Amino acid sequence: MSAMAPAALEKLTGLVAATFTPFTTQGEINLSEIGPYIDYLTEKQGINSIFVNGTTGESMSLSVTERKILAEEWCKKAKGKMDQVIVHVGCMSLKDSQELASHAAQIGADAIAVIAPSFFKPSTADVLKTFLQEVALVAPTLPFYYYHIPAVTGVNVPVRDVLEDIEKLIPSFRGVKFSGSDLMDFGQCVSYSQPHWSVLYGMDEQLLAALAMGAHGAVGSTYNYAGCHVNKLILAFEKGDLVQARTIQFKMQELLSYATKLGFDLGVNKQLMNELSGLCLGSPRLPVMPCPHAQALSIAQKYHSIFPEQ
Ligand SMILES: CC(=O)N[C@@H]([C@@H](O)[C@H](O)[C@H](O)CO)[C@@H](O)CC(=O)C(=O)O
Repeated sequence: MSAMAPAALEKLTGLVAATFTPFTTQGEINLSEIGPYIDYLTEKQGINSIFVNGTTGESMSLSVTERKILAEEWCKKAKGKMDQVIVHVGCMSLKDSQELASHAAQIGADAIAVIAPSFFKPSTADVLKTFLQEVALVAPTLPFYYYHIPAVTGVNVPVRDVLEDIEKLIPSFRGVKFSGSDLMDFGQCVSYSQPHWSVLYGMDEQLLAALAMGAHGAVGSTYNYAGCHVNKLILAFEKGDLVQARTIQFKMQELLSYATKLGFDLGVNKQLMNELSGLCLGSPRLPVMPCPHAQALSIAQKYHSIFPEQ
């Protein structure tokens, strides 16, 4: 390994919560909720790693300055409490992504992740890899993850093609956050992955299928409030208790299908988190609309009926 290689962190495994960004009632970022949020995740949900400023964190609706302030606060408050803080630094502009990547290195983030730019979309795996490389180059000591979420970005380059020889371009490459439904592509990523990579799954409703395919862990929004249950799903899977693992996965599916029928989007998800956690994370920022209280309450009631034990 070169002198610039990332420090040997524990391989990222298990559940990672994709955090919501706390806002005040005036719509400004609210740093005072970050400490209690981290305590809630570790103490009530058994979550020890977080993915900040991602989709759930409304990164694309935040300014670069806000993203830096948030990333710094997440890292500061997670110190000594969380295993890893992965800061998503992807932007439409390469320059902004580079600025955030180099900032993440300065503030002691454990890793960075980059989504494909989606206004001007990379047309091939090679173009996408070049974009990712240019970002990774400014933070060569940080483990680097590619963040694939085709339903949001519209960039559907097979991830397996992105992985081909990627360490020649990005020596700090450490894995993928795969938030897509194509389990064949996902399986091929796992099959090609190197022992020091983490291939993480990001569609919470079908995690069990991804575990069967060899997922090393998962990143998702629902682990903010259902991590304690999904941790049991993973444990059951690891023990070979597929009946128990399926029971929990089916409960998560029942919850999400109920929520979807009521119109589940990021605004609803955030309000559900407020209801279930007691934290004050506020409403989302436009263009995501706030959720009517009754809607989130109904989903929270469904959650409690599905998971009466908590
Ligand atoms: C489109 C979307 O928001 N997907 C979520 C899922 O956790 C999703 O909320 C869940 O599977 C329910 O549909 C994550 O993949 C997003 C994520 O990890 C992130 O916020 O970066």
